[in-house]
Amino acid sequence: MAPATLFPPITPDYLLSFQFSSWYPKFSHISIKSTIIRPLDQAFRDYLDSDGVFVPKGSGDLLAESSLSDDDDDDSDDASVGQQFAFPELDAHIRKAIQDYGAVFPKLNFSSPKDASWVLPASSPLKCTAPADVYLLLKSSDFISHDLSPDTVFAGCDTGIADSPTYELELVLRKWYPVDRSRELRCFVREGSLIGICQRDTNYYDFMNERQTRDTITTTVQRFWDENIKLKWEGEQDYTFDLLLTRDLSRAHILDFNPYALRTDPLLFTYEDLSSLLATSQSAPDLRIIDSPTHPVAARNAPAHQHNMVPLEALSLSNGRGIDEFADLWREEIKKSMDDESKN
Ligand SMILES: Nc1ncnc2c1ncn2[C@@H]1O[C@H](COP(=O)(O)OP(=O)(O)OP(=O)(O)O)[C@@H](O)[C@H]1O
Repeated sequence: MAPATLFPPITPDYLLSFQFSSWYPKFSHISIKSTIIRPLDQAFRDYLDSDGVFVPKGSGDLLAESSLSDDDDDDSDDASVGQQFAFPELDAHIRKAIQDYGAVFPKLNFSSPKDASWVLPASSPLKCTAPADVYLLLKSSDFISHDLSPDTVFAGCDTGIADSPTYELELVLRKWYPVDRSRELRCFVREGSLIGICQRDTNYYDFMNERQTRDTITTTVQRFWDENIKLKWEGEQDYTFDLLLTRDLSRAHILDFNPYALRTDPLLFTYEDLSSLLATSQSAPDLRIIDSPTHPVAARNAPAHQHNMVPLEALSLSNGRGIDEFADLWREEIKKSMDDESKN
């Protein structure tokens, strides 16, 4: 048999099979409860595309703790203000999801604003309890800009994107959980075989390095994939998926699917490693765990995304402050600009 190429052919249809609304309906029973809002108005895209970080009128309090109420907001006359955005319908959808789930974790078709997790308190990353929190995260994130246009979504496709399928932006609101990152895994499937599993977080965890834990993880993931994913995944047989294991490591929930493509971080593997694993066709998937606190990846990445990705625009405000103090200031600045606008 000819050796597999590093990547399968990447086409627009292939990429679209990984957008949230493509896979979630089939796997919702073994994933996190989520609401998909689609279609979205062009104005919402314009808002995300617009410069600066501000929240739409009427979207409520940042972290539900500022003194600015929706009523105060609505009293203002926006005619004199330059570009104003207000999404009362979308706000209502978001409030409903927050009511149903307690709090939400936002995403677009593919990407979450995880690079902006610093704007909300570190104790509950990406936890939104008001529409304004959702908007603030999306506006403070660089990662989500990938999802805004078909040009970036389909960039790097092997086939031309001239006749690519319609791409429609979606907002996904997932029930927020205090996810224990030590139990998150990324798994790799190539040509219909589960070939690799690795820790998703890049910190060292003692318990993950016990022999028995490692065996349990491999067995659980293999069984979970066999029983719940292998025959149900209808797209091409090259994909990656992210799992969150239960506390006792005996079961799992699906967090996400991603393309088997350069844009998906292979974390503790390289795509060359994965190709070699496929070529040697082992009976069990290879499991990679950070095996020491001085592992080069653990040392390089601590803490991953959490508190080290601040946009330049925000950096000018930071002036050497601690990140929590700085995030408070950032929210305060945005609130102030909302106050100023409502006075205009
Ligand atoms: N419902 C949730 N509640 C709280 N935290 C979550 C939730 N879903 C995901 N997370 C956390 O956010 C991180 C990023 O989530 P997710 O995989 O959905 O984002 P992504 O942008 O698709 O990431 P990647 O680009 O690495 O695939 C996860 O690793 C997890 O720690």
